[in-house]
Amino acid sequence: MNHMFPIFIKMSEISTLIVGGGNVGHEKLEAILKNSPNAVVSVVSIDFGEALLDLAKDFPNVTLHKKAFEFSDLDPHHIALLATDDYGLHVEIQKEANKRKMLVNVADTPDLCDFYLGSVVTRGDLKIGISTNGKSPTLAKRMREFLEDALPNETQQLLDNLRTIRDKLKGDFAFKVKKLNDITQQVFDKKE
Ligand SMILES: C[C@@]1(CC(=O)O)c2cc3[nH]c(cc4nc(cc5[nH]c(cc(n2)[C@H]1CCC(=O)O)[C@@](C)(CC(=O)O)[C@@H]5CCC(=O)O)C(CC(=O)O)=C4CCC(=O)O)c(CCC(=O)O)c3CC(=O)O
Ligand SMILES: NC(=O)C1=CN([C@@H]2O[C@H](COP(=O)(O)OP(=O)(O)OC[C@H]3O[C@@H](n4cnc5c(N)ncnc54)[C@H](O)[C@@H]3O)[C@@H](O)[C@H]2O)C=CC1
Repeated sequence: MNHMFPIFIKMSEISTLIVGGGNVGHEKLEAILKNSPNAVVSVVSIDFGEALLDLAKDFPNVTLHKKAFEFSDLDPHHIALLATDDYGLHVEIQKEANKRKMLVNVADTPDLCDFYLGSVVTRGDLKIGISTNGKSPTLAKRMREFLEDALPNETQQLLDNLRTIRDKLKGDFAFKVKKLNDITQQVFDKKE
């Protein structure tokens, strides 16, 4: 069984640190910005790869610090993603960050991670996060592709309509719950 608890984070409300600006640092930054273009992210790295430089230049909320990592770099941040090529450094940073009660993701080292990234299916306001408990990221990717194909194109319209109905419904909470359940039941019945 997968014991992880998925939450959806407002990345503009917290501050994120990425250590290492090579290929993996780029992949992590891309995954964050694809979902949360408003994310507040600092990247600390001795060197930056072209891909990361190219991506970061369009995001004023992403700041790059060209330097070797020091513990004080953790100070302003809530979560950290470690993506250097130095495993020993990752172990040290992870320990210090956990002392500070920060949550950490360590590239290539699931045992040191407090959280994993997942595959993400998005249709407008609908977002589905997928985890395989670290067993097979490739299956997570395939599940994403499968669900992307399977989701109806009208998903956003359905959500907009339901929001309008939700705002207009009068009555107590129990009545609204029943009404919204009835309406959505009809939508899904029609599909069968
Ligand atoms: C534990 C976790 C921690 C974390 O990274 O947060 C982790 C760990 C590792 N990934 C590895 C490899 C690959 N990762 C991918 C892809 C993705 N990996 C992602 C998440 C996660 N990867 C977390 C678990 C998620 C879950 O529970 O399923 C996704 C979902 C999200 C994202 O990264 O944005 C994204 C798909 C996004 C999408 O397309 O939808 C591919 C496939 C590809 O790129 O085509 C490969 C190569 C093939 C293979 O190995 O499967 C390795 C071995 C490295 C090595 O061998 O050296 C480790 C380390 C290990 O397992 O020890
Ligand atoms: N590239 C990939 O797709 C994969 C990489 N990995 C592993 O992930 C790790 C990172 O890989 P890449 O991103 O490709 O490496 P990379 O060499 O492209 O990037 C590492 C980055 O870390 C920075 N760095 C190193 N020491 C630092 C320090 N003390 N302070 C600040 N920055 C520092 C470097 O300047 C560099 O930008 C490696 O251990 C690699 O074996 C694993 C699977 C796939």
